[in-house]
Amino acid sequence: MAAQDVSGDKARVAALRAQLDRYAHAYYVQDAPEVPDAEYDRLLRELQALEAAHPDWITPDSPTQRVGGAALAQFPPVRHAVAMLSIRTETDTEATGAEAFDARVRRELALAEDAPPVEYVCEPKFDGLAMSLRYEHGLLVQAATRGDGEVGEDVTRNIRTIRQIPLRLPAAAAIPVPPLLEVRGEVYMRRADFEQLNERQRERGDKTFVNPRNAAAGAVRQLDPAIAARRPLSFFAYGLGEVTPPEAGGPDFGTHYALLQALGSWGFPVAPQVCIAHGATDLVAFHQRMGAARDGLPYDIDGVVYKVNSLALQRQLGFVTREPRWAVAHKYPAQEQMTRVEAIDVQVGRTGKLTPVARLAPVFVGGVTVTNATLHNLFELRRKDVRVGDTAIVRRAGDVIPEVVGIVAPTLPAARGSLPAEVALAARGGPSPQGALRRIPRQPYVPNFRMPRQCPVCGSAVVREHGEVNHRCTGGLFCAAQRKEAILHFAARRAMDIEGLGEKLVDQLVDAGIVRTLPDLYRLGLSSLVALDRMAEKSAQNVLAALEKSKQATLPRFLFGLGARHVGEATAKDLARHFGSLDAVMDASVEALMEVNDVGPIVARAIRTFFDQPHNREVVEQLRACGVHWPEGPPAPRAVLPLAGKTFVLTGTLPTLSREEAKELLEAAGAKVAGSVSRKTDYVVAGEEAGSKLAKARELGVQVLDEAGMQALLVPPQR
Ligand SMILES: NC(=O)c1ccc[n+]([C@@H]2O[C@H](COP(=O)([O-])OP(=O)(O)OC[C@H]3O[C@@H](n4cnc5c(N)ncnc54)[C@H](O)[C@@H]3O)[C@@H](O)[C@H]2O)c1
Ligand SMILES: [Zn+2]
Repeated sequence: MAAQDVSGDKARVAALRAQLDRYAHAYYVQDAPEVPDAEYDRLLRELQALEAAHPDWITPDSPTQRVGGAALAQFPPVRHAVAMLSIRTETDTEATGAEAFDARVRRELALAEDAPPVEYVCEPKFDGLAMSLRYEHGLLVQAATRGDGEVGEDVTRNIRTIRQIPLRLPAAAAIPVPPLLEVRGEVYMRRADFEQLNERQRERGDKTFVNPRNAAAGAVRQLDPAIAARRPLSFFAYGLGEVTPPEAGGPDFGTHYALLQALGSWGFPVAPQVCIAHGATDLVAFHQRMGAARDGLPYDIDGVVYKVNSLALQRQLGFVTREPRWAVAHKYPAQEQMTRVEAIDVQVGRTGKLTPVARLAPVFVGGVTVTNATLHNLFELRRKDVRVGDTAIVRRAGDVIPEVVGIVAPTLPAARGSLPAEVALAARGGPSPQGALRRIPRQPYVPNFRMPRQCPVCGSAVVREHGEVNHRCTGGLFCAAQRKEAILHFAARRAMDIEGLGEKLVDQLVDAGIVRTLPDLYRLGLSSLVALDRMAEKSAQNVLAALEKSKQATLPRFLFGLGARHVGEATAKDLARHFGSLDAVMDASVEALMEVNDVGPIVARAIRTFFDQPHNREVVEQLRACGVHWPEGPPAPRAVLPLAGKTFVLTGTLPTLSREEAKELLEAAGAKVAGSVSRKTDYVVAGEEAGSKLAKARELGVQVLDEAGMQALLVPPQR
């Protein structure tokens, strides 16, 4: 080997170790991975290969020799009586992974060629974090994380909040519970719970979690058990730690399978997929079966685990540094990968929500090739600081649409001889001491993405309501993206009640381009309906009859059917009663709308915006032209508010009411409350320590009231 190569390799080993240490710290200690597992595994394999070529370079602190990460000082340390190890990983997706393992086991057990197949137990490999639960005389006394395998963290208080973990084991079980029992298993978060948690975080504008494993690890290491309790966690048991030995009256299981069954009988959840396999062929079949089931499972698995079933054979096989020889994890394609963000577009959903979507360089993730991933909303995009040209981490798990969960922060130095990183380093003042990794500081956020003001599909105005994170298209009646939803809503039983116009028919009509907007429904002819797939003449006639019948509508049903945001059945009724006619509703100002029962500023503005869209109004006109009609009436008589048209100014401290309460009372009585006194002011309400406003009122001759005087005015005039 040339001297140069050796020194280059040595430098690469050092660089890899530094990088892996940093990633492991972020992953195990901070519960905030910087890169996808696939990337970590790739670098680890590179290091393993280099160390295999130069065994004398291996140090005990190399990432290849260690398990997990350091324990956090915030939790009391727990020394494991039986170390918590890792599992050797096979990444081959073909049969080779299982065959290599089986061959190794047979070789190490020195089995003859014609010896019968080895018996294994197959289990899913849950993607959560390992937990050791210690029971003394049937009571849970301690729960500990794996930590570095030797010393973990005492997280008992948090683990007690997990409902699936028994706090007390049955006293009279068929297999008696040994006086000392350590159960090992995986704490994880179900996908639905994870999605819900992230949805909640998103709505609040809080940081979301990268994946369920991460959310679970974060919850377990919460310092506040109350917060941990709100993060729904689950548990699967898969093994034992320290146990009362058979000599001292403890159980003698014989096989791993029997052990799992005992755990199940004591009340621990055990994976329902667990099964016994004979030889490599069975292992391959299990791998395939679980692979096919993977997307449909309610939780993430990143592979399967094969374990030699006989505990005597397990003892014979023993351990290498960080993993047992009798078990192997056989992985599936990763659910997170890195790829480049080529562009950021906007998609309009069925209900009008605008979603920023990252267009990606094609990447194989979660078993499929992904080219688009959601960024959810503008605020999440900004929080994750995703920009065109970035390397993004994309996650695709189960049926959930692929999403960008974060970006990979640029680090230095990237790889041996990678010029751009070195150039960047030089530009910032040369390499850091010891060649340690440093982050390239990002330019402050320059919004290179903006939400469009007009819907990219229909051109209607885009709005975001106060307190909302989502932007929406307001052209609900016209927008092609919202067509199906608009028609279904219009036809719904509580709206126009058009029987027979269900999801399937709407799909057909819209997909064939026969119906684009609501009025097209009333232009349908028998021939176009009958031409549709699986549409008999009789049912076509029924649909036409239902459409004809729906023309005789009521104003509340029609208003509700238009599907303006926030206009539910009750609001539609209130609007109809208050205004009497559709035109009066369509032309009402925000203020006028707010006079309607239960209509606040957000609802009023949404209605106003909806009818401000020329396309929406056109659709309404066309519907009327098609013969849709309803009885109209005069507007309801306005309730006489005692202070309608009067302007008040509040000053000083009132004896019983706060400023805010007084304002509310006055407004409810129809008054306006202004901030400063002018000639237009009708009354000034003055309390203790009233200052310049009171003086101004006196100067202008405005009537001044105390709180009692104001209260008297709130009572409606007697008739
Ligand atoms: N993204 C990153 O930056 C980063 C950093 C470090 C590690 N990692 C990832 O962590 C993993 C390696 O960590 P590891 O050493 O914890 O190994 P591992 O998670 O791959 O395997 C060992 C663990 O598997 C779990 N397990 C799940 N189901 C099991 C079952 N049925 N039987 C027994 N054990 C079961 C246990 O918790 C056990 O501790 C890799 O996937 C790696 O990519 C990622
Ligand atoms: Zn639109």
